[in-house]
Amino acid sequence: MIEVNINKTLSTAKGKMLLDIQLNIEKGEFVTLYGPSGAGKTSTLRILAGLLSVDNGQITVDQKVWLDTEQKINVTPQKRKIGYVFQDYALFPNMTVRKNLEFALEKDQDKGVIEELIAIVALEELQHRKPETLSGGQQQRVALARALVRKPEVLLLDEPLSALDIKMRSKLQDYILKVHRQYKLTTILVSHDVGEIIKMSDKIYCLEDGKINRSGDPVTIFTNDQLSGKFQFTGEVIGIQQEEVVYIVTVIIGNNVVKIIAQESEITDLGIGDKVIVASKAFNPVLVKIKE
Ligand SMILES: Nc1ncnc2c1ncn2[C@@H]1O[C@H](COP(=O)(O)OP(=O)(O)OP(=O)(O)O)[C@@H](O)[C@H]1O
Repeated sequence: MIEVNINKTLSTAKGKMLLDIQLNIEKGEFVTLYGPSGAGKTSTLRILAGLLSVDNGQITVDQKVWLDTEQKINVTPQKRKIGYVFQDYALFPNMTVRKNLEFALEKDQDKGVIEELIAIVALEELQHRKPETLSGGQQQRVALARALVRKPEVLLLDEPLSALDIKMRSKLQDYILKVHRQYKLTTILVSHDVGEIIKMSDKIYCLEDGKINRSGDPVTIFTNDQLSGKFQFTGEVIGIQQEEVVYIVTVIIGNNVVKIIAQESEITDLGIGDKVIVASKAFNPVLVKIKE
């Protein structure tokens, strides 16, 4: 269980903004911080990692106190069991993939973990290459592996996939979910991508102006609807066409284009470019508009 209750005055372009965040995250949960640019998402991750100070507050992880301004406790970033992945991979350019991972080892730490991570994120073929010779997705796999070398309990992911194309993104999402489950991590992701959030997270916290204004299950938050179904995909509407009494809605889901038959009532507030969830329980898929 991660319990966070922190305050920090931030300086924004519009003046001072109080970051005032309370989180209660279960062990093993995958949560996402979502919200407009400047809402305080990255600052929250940096405070958790011990890279940014607070005005006052507490952070407790599995009953271990990482931060308590009243008791003057502030565990150093190195001693917090955290792995951090940034948008811009931040790998050492002069070291091979393997050396980048080895560099993250703690003194006297068993090197076996390197082999294990190389296998998990499929870097065997790439391990002797330098980062500049790798694609963005490959580099981010290295950054993910590197964040796990010290066996963290908490994984912080700050828009790690936003520079990648859709195919790479989906692959990396699968790797992230794999390590999250395999290492029983508690993972906190910052993301703007609704499809990614719905695919990955158990819970979403929506931040605005430094405060959490809503939290809950991502599908309910984005659709105001409690959808359950045999399958759920998120996609974007690229066409709506009337065919006698029904409408054919064309939706792009990843790299696939699907056509869904909809009633007039389903398409009244739907337009080209809208994000939707396509869900199905039995035979007829339903379309639900996502409210970003
Ligand atoms: N160390 C700091 N001291 C004071 N203010 C800061 C500090 N770091 C960031 N800020 C300000 O806090 C505000 C929130 O920044 P933050 O990076 O946390 O937002 P964000 O929600 O992650 O945005 P984005 O989605 O654009 O990354 C910004 O206006 C930023 O300038």
